[in-house]
Amino acid sequence: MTLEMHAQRWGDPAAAETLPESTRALVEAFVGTRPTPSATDVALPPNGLAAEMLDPLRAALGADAVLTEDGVRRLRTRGKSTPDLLRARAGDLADAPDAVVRPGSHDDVAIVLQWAQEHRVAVVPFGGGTSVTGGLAARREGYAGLVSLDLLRLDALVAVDQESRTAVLQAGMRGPAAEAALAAHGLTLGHFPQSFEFASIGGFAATRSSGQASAGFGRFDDMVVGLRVATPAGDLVLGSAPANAAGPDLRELVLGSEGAFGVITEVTVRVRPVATQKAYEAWAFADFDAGADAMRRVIQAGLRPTVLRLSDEAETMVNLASQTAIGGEGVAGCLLVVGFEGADVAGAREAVGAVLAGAGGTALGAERGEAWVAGRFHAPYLRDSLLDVGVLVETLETATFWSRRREVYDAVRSALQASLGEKALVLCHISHVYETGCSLYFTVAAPQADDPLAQWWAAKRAASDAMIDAGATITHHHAVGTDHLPWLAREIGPVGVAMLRGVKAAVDPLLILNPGVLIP
Ligand SMILES: Cc1cc2nc3c(=O)[nH]c(=O)nc-3n(C[C@H](O)[C@H](O)[C@H](O)COP(=O)(O)OP(=O)(O)OC[C@H]3O[C@@H](n4cnc5c(N)ncnc54)[C@H](O)[C@@H]3O)c2cc1C
Repeated sequence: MTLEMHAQRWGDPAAAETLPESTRALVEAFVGTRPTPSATDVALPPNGLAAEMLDPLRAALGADAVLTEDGVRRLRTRGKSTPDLLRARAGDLADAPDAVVRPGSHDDVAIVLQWAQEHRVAVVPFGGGTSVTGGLAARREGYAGLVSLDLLRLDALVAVDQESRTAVLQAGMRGPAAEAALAAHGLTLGHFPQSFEFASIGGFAATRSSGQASAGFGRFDDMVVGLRVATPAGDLVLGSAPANAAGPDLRELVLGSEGAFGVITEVTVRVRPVATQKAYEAWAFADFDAGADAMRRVIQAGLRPTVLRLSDEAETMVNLASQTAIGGEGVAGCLLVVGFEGADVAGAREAVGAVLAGAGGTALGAERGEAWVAGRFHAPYLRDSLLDVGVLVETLETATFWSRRREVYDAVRSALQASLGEKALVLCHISHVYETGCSLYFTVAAPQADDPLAQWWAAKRAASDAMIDAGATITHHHAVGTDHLPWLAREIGPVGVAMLRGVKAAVDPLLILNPGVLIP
């Protein structure tokens, strides 16, 4: 059975924790704390869809596949951004779907889309529910109702082609289930975003996700070979060859389409043999510029360590302070974690190490690299513990070219600090690198104001304006959702907007899919 996340927090409800004492002391020193409990026993808005309207769906999919119980609707309300959590904690469930529909096949999905067109019902595809950009909070005005199209029953490994190194995965498979099924064939996908434990294969494709091992394995969109999609206008099956010149690559229109163009039901992915060797290590650099320059040199030398993750001075300070080794080893500056997986880890370490040392890095050994691996899925639980004590924590991200990295970093950092005030901690890391540039991923922690939502939106607006003004992207891997929509038109221009609207009109003429998400 699929593990359900806590309705008001991240992750496994059994793993919810209070703020660890060591972290509490640190937070007291920098930000301050005060109890901010969540609302309990919150009633949902009534289901607005008449029972007769759902009868045809029950008849076609089975009664178990159409659910209107409050408990299920609550778990399909919005995603897991900090604003989503703040609303859930405050008892605001206004975006709850009227019903949750669980198709068991591609054909079931097609039936739901036809039904939704006939009855003018908005449909929100739901993968793992880990969206951080409001991608699951579609607009419902103008519709007879809104259903969450929950893909959790589409959870099978459909086929493996060992010779071509591809596998076909159903869209609702969560990260761990997909890795376990592939491991039984000696294979791995190698996509490990921080949301890995709950996010789904279809969600990765629909948002163009990028995982922690992107330096070596690439982004999720790089791994996609083929797609099966149910659209309101009919089926779309793409990817009949590893590459082709048959016009523009329509797979690119589906990747990142956030449920607005169709429902992805199967994804064919590139896979690779499970690594026989793994090693993680850390390096220190004098400052963020020196560390970023070293990463650039590694990647431009054609080297591909599996993980490359550089924290700026502030994030390095917080990471080290939260471990037992506070200042113990005299590490100043910035911490770089490097991971290697494959058949010749020793050779890769030597080659990458030579570049890092040549760029002024100091090798720190394995301990901190391994500590990062051990704790890499833990931070989202800590966010909840911090929200419990009145600390606003949220992340945002962008990407730019190497030559503009410093300018974009300074602009976004200053915008966040100015908006959130002097007591706010603004941290940054680089963990996705390309020959031409990199992403910048910011985390903020600030004392919660009386209206933390308004406080965050003001900071988010300032940071987003700074990104676009500096010529960077509004998102490197979190996607557009509803939250980034105001900036998308500035990034892609009026012709880009017209192209998106044209595709939408072709595949979803009655605009039932995810209204208000992605399309300006
Ligand atoms: C704590 C945390 C850490 C995160 N870390 C990362 C990270 O390291 N890297 C990263 O890239 N992202 C990260 N994210 C963001 C999020 O996990 C990704 O966007 C992920 O790809 C979403 O997958 P999902 O299955 O949860 O999709 P959902 O949240 O269910 O949906 C996301 C969007 O895609 C649509 N959608 C979902 N499934 C389908 C489908 N089958 N067909 C069509 N549309 C669909 C939805 O309607 C929605 O608009 C993180 C989020 C959280 C909360």
